Amino acid sequence: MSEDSVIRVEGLSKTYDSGFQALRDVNLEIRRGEIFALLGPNGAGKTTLISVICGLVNASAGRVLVAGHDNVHDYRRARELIGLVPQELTSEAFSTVWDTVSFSRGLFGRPRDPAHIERVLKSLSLWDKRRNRLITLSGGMKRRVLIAKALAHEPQVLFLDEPTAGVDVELRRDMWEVVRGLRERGVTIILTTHYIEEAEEMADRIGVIRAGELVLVEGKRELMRQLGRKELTLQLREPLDRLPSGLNGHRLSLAEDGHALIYTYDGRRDGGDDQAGIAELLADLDAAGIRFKDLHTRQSSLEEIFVRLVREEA
Ligand SMILES: Nc1ncnc2c1ncn2[C@@H]1O[C@H](COP(=O)(O)OP(=O)(O)OP(=O)(O)O)[C@@H](O)[C@H]1O
Repeated sequence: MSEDSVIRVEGLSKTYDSGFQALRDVNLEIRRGEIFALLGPNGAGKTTLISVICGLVNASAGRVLVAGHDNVHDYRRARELIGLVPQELTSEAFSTVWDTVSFSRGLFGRPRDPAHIERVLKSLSLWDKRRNRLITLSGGMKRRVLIAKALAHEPQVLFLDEPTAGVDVELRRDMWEVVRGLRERGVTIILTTHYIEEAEEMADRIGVIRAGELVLVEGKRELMRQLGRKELTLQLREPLDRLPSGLNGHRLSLAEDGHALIYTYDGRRDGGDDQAGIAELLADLDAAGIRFKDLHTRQSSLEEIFVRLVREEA
């Protein structure tokens, strides 16, 4: 296990009692201090994977090491290094924020430490609410309580299962701030999400899971650079009926009823800037007498990359 890795998943498979295989030979290493986003369509196996890592579901094959501790043979040690933020609060509606969070710490056999609970509540802007009963809190505050509970026993790694499922845009951005703040304080974060935007915004690395297989693990920037395509759009002065034959050698298409030309190029070429290709294209346009009034480029979003990836793998 390399020094900067905090979780190591080796050859993990899971077949449920129903006979359904939810994970197939998953290998993964999570680095200390990173935000890792696990992306995948519904039913891909995201929750199963984090449940196995957290020791809530038994693996059928393979093993998980948490800071070197096997999560089956050395369960207690492995489990206390992990905090898990589930999707919803289950019970405790009538407990106060303070009691709920303090109780979670006790569950891990950690000695009382009011100063730590205070720090956690303050870092999540819950301090003013500490005497409130959970039932009186807004949805956003309840999500913060879930995080506070998971941090009460001072874990090194925090798993967030769909942290922003079903919340409004404002609250989502708010949660992202909270998660970034945690990372700054040295907590390693693993989150599962349906929202590509969330991974694009937050993650250092991204894992894509599809039908129980981890089909890709890559740094976010790398992923976008390698798989991203760029598009150059030229707004034409005069519309065209069809592409002039002199331009056939370029990856061009007509758009906006002939008012725009779109040139697509590969993010990989020339470090992402296809200078030579663009220069040639502009020269050929000039030769064909095509004038344009505006041009702009855009890079494919992680969402486009993801959709393509899941489709290509299918
Ligand atoms: N206890 C179980 N018994 C049998 N099958 C299960 C069980 N739990 C999950 N599954 C199946 O395993 C597959 C993966 O489920 P999982 O919840 O891990 O997916 P997910 O990627 O988290 O999906 P979602 O994004 O919808 O939460 C699904 O097909 C699900 O129906």
